[in-house]
Parts: sequence; C-alpha cells; structure tokens
Amino acid sequence: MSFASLGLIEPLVRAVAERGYTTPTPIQAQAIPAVLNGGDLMAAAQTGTGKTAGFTLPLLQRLTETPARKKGAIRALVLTPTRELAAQVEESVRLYGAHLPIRSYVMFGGVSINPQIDALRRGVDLLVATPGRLLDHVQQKTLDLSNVEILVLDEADRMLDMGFIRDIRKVLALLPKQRQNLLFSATFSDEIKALADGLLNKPQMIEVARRNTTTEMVTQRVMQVDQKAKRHLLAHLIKEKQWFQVLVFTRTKHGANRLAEQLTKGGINSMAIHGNKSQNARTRALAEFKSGDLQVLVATDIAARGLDIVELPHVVNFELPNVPEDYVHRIGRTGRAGASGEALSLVSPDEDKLLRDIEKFTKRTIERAPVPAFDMPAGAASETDDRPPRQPQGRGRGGNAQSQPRRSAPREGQREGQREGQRAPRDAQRSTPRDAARPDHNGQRNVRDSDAPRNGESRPAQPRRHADARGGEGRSAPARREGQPGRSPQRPGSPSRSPRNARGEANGNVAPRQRPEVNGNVQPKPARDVDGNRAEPGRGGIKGVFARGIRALRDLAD
Ligand SMILES: Nc1ncnc2c1ncn2[C@@H]1O[C@H](COP(=O)(O)OP(=O)(O)OP(=O)(O)O)[C@@H](O)[C@H]1O
Repeated sequence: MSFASLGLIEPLVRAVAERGYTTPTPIQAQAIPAVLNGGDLMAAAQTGTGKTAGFTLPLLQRLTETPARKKGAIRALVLTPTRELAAQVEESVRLYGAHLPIRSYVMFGGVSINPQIDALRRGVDLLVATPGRLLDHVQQKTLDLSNVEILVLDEADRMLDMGFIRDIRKVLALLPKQRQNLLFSATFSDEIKALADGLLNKPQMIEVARRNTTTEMVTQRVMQVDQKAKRHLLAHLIKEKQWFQVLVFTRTKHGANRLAEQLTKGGINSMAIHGNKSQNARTRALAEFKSGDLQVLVATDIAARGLDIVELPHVVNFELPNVPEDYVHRIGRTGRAGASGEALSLVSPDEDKLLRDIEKFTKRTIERAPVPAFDMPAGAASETDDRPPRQPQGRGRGGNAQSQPRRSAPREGQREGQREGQRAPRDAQRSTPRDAARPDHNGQRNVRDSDAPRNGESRPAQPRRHADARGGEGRSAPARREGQPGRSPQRPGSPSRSPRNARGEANGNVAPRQRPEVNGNVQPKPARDVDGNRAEPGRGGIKGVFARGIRALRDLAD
C-alpha cells in the first residue's frame, strides 16, 4: 500500500517520501481515509506507530482542499498536554506540509506571549497549542477560535482527564459547533472513551491493536529492589552495560532533580526535565538528549507522552507511575517506528500493588529479572528516604481498570477524586483555590507534572540562576551502546554520531544509528543557553500571586 493510494495529494506524498516513509503504518492506513471523509474520529494505536502523521497528513489535505471561511483565521487547532509535544507536532506539520501553503504555528506557556500575539495577527491556518496559553490568549482577546473547522486532541485521554478537562471544555465552548473532531492516543480507558463519545458527533472508532497494550517492540523487565538501593543499581547498570542514552522516569520533580544530581556526581552525564524547570532548561535538556550528547535524562511524566526520541534504546522506571496508562506511554518512548527497545522498572516492595495494576491493565506479566551484584556504599542503606508520601493504594483504577476513576492526582484547584461532572459544591471549589493543592513533604504540590495550565503560565521565564543538575561545561561524549564498538561513555571529544548515520529527524532528533525507512536532514544543534533551573513561572512573588488571582477568578466565572 502507498500513501498515494490512501487518497493523499501529491505535495503530501512527496513530503512523506522526503521523510523516507515508503509505506503507511496500519494506523495511518486506516486513519487517513477516515479523516479525509470529514467525520469525527477516535483512534487508538500503540505508541510510536505514526499517529501524528495519521492525523496531520489528512488534516493538511482538508485545509488545502476546502476554502477558508475567513482570511487569516485559525482553521485547525491541535491541542497537546505538554509544550515539548506541541513543538514536536508542529514541527511534523511543517515537514509534512512543506509543499503546501499552510501557515502553522506553535504556542505554549513559559515563553513570552508577545511574539505569539504578533504571529496570530499575521494569520495562522493551523495552530498547535497547550490549553493554558491558549486560554490566556482568549482572555487577552488576542485569539479568535470561531472559525476552527478541525479540532485534534493528541494524547486525547490525557486531555480529557481531570488535569485538563475544565480547560478543554472552555476551549470547546469557543469553537463552532459544526467541526470535525479527531481524538488520538495509545490509551483510552472505558471511562474516558465514554466521555469522549459524548463530545463527538457519531465518531468512527479505529483501534489498530488492542487498546492499552504495550508494543511488542519493547522488552519489558522488572528488577525488585529496595528503594534506597535503586540509584546504586541504576548507576551500576548504566556503567556496567554501557547504556548511552537512558530516559529515567521518577515520580516527582524533586526526585528527578536529586537523581540527576546523584548520577552526575557519580560520573554519569545526567540532566533533569520537569515542570519546575524554565522552558529554556527544558528545551536544552531535551535537545541534548535527543542529539545523543546527554547520557541520561531524568524526567517526570512530563516526558511520558508523545515525545519521539529516535531509536531511544533504554527507558527506566526508577519509580512506577501511579496510573497504569502512564506506564504504557513511558515505555513507549522506546521501541518506536519499528525499532526495538528495552524498558526496565525498578520496583520496591511498596510498589507491588502498582506493578500488579500495570500488569492487569496491559494484560501481560512482566518478566522479573535477577538483580545483578552491585556496590552499595557503606551507610547507603540507612540514608533517609525522603520520597514523597505514596498515594493511597486501592483507590482508583486499581484492579478494576474498566470502571473506576482515574487515579491521577488532582490538578490545582481540583479535589482529589473529583471529576468533571462530579464537581464539588461551588463553595467547596472556592475554598479550594488552584494553588492550594496539598504540598507533599518535599514542598511539591501533589499534582501530576504536565503542562496542565498553571497559574502565571503565560509569564515569560524569569530565571532564578542556580546550578543546573549537571553542572555545566565539560560534558562528556555519549556513552557507548551495548555492544557498539568505539563509542566510550567517558571518552571526551568522541563524535556524538558517526557520519554513516548522521541524519536529522523531525523535532530536532538526530539519530545516532540507522533507522528503517525514516530519513531527513541533519538539524543544527540548538544553541546552548546559560539558563539554569528556576522556580515555576508565576508561582513566586507578587506577580505570581496576581496571576493566580486572575486564574482563580476565571475559574469562578466558569
Ligand atoms: N509511515 C512511516 N514509515 C516510517 N516511519 C514512520 C512512518 N510514520 C511515522 N514514522 C516515524 O515513526 C515515529 C513515531 O511516530 P509518532 O511520533 O507519530 O508516533 P505516535 O504513534 O504518535 O506515538 P505516541 O503514542 O508515543 O505519541 C516518528 O519518528 C515518525 O517519523
């Protein structure tokens, strides 16, 4: 089957050929004709199977084939849960739409709003955005959504869960009733599916593989180990097996920072990425990781969904996620586009229940691998465990993934367990302002880390300078992949990729290895900035208080 046979126009067929795609993936083969037909669609396919092109290609075609109702108006809106994913999707739009006169633009918080206002004034056909910044523009009357013909919710189940649903409903209210709605994700719980059904108009359902399953391309293993031993085991594995590109997930921002610091101290080149970092720091960390310059990226679930890191070989769950869906998405950062990958979960005894939930949800038993012998420094076992308190077990989806509410932590301003349609009484909502979410004992808010809009998100970054987790200069070259000769982890100055396989990917990826059927030009390496970590924008200081106030008032008015 060819892309042309799906009914795609020549400029799109040419663009995918330039990307090195020869054959549509199964989700593309089904979704492209369905979207071209014009109806609503809910599409589920495993991680890394090309869903982005599955909606982007026909979307671009529909915009090309139908005349705009109003000149300069936004005709298509794609919403994503994180800024990085928004940037990645818009980059794909630009690549696939390279031969079409469609103007696309990406818009998210954490950066200055003024260039966005200018771009919107100049006219945008296809806008990719995170909901928070979108609503900031709506509030400032710098955005008109009344001509949107097509809405896409990427990572749709996440967009419809309690972290985002209030904002999504606000956005939906601003769109014309007559429009095409497209929902894509690798996971849809029955509950979210039912909610989505209600928002869509006679949707077509496409399920390529069984919903909520993990891809066979990822080898999954569990090592059962005490919490305090995890970082020593992880360092041992990275060094011993010479893992050179490892995405490590922690449950908290604090935990991500700490682990990145500890690994760095131990000589493993690491950075952290999470929602408390400045956008500059986030962008830099991800770019260095994608390019292969950074050995370990320690991330919260902010990096769990959608991010396409070409041929990423290793994902490690340093802690299991609270929600089984997040496990599917986390490990789906590896084993993409036909490549294979490895996912290792370090599971302490108190995480057994989470592990069982994941196995129930994905309907597979994960192999228990023997823990290799590794060094524990004297005294390590008695280190204080300053992990945040565990979410109570037995609540939420648990063993009954089909019928119980999602176990995600509440968003600021939402009560735990409260879902859309089950709102607390108005008074209770008032007495629980967004920023009153219960902090954990590390001073972190007990919310999932994502770009669910936060107070003051629109504020430009105001970096508070202090050392980045990794230190700064003197970065070592990427470590050697297991069995890959000649690329030593600690050898400074060794090339980060060989000329044989140097190539660029959409979204700034540069694949250090060859990859089937995907091709492109080498992207310039993003310039390094000197920005360090900073407090979350708008959270501190009088400006933050002001922004929170406005946000709380907007909520009350909703
Ligand atoms: N037809 C194709 N042939 C070869 N490679 C493809 C094809 N379509 C997409 N790809 C590549 O597959 C990779 C994964 O695609 P994409 O990011 O769209 O996956 P996804 O299904 O959206 O994953 P996730 O659920 O994690 O968001 C990308 O690097 C993309 O360039």
